[in-house]
Amino acid sequence: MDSHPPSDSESDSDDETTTPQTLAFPPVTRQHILNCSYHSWYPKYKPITPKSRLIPLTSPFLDYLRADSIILPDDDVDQQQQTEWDSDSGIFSKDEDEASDDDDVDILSGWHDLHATIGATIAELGGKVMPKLNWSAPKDATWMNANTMECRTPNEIYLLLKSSDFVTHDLEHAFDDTEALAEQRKAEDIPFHLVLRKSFQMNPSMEFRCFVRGRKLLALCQRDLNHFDFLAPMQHKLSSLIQQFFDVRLRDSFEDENFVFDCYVPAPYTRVWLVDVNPWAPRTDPLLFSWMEILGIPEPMGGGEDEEDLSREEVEGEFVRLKMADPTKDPRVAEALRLAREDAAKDALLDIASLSSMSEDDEVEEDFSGLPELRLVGKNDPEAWSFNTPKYSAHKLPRDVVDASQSGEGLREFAREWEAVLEKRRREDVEGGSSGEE
Ligand SMILES: Nc1ncnc2c1ncn2[C@@H]1O[C@H](COP(=O)(O)OP(=O)(O)OP(=O)(O)O)[C@@H](O)[C@H]1O
Ligand SMILES: [Mg+2]
Repeated sequence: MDSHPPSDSESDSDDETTTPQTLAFPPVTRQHILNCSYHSWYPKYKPITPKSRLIPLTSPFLDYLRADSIILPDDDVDQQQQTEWDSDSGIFSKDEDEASDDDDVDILSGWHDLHATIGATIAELGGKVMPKLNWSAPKDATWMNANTMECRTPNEIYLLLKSSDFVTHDLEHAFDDTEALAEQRKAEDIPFHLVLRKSFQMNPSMEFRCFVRGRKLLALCQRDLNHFDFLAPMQHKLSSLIQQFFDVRLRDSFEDENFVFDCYVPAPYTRVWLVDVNPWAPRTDPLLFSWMEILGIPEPMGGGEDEEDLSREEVEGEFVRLKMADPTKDPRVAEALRLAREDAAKDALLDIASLSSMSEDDEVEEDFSGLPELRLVGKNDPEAWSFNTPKYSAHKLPRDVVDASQSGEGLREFAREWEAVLEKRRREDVEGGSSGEE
């Protein structure tokens, strides 16, 4: 779930001096929020979702996640790292007393089995996973983990989850802003799950957020806020592909009429994966749109029976085939893709400029009328100026802590260091508060 602070576009919409209207959302129900939880939709959409595992969470683990302190359980690997690293005189040096304090406490009390299951699941998924809770991934806490959400050990997962405000939102505020009565908003009834997704190299330019109202795909946009030259010539083909995917896979089967889904189009751009489902609510970031704009989009035409039957014929195996010409059949595109693939390091920034030479004839042959708008980041859009800078600047931290997080010196030591910073801040807050200073 998007638990970020309101996006700029939302704040703009709230500003009554510039935008006099109010956001006309239908009431957000508790059930809608639950329907968007990974554990609710994943079983149904498993064949079209990247490989994931759901681990039900127990109260002792949830208590651990909710606790302020960031103490990580000991494990053999970390113990080894600690021993190796203690021989240096780095910033994580700790004295004997400190060590024995931590080691006396059984952090895993009540969730030894869960810890083991998490470790085994990481191994089952190939050793690298992307974690999230029911709605949110810890995207705001990646500085804790060498700037990635990819985790190889349970401790890396705990550190990310415990450091993320987005995850805290799942734990404490999932039903905020719903029409549920106060007593129905309690988190106790939520079947919390840890979602572990097998990590794979995703090309950020091919991730899209799609807005569905009244079971119609209204509009879609890039998820990554960088400009990619090669997307514009593919724009219609992509929205047609995603429209077909939606018609066949989601339109009639998702519980609610209104929702926002995220999808991924892997090369060679003939199929679509479902990545996430988000609530039709202000808490979901509309990215390149504003909610005001989306709520104002008129009902699109189409979506009749014939169209549905046609689309269903296109289902092949576990994904939807592109009905139109495969862009990779164009030798120039194929060559660009081959070159791009040769250098895996370039994957995330595929500069397949020759895609822009995709034949104009394709555009003429195919009828793209009636497709929803796929909005892209333009070359000169302000969004594109933040190329490669951290997105969640609110979470910027002292330099030494960030360096420590990336040093690979051992997570438990890093957690201790971070704990010390938090403690210092708490003390300063108390002192500042008692002296009446800001
Ligand atoms: N299996 C995977 N392998 C690699 N990266 C992944 C995988 N699944 C998701 N990601 C990356 O993680 C990002 C965040 O995932 P996800 O959309 O589930 O988080 P979220 O918290 O729901 O985000 P939002 O708040 O925008 O809805 C995705 O945009 C994608 O870049
Ligand atoms: Mg989401």
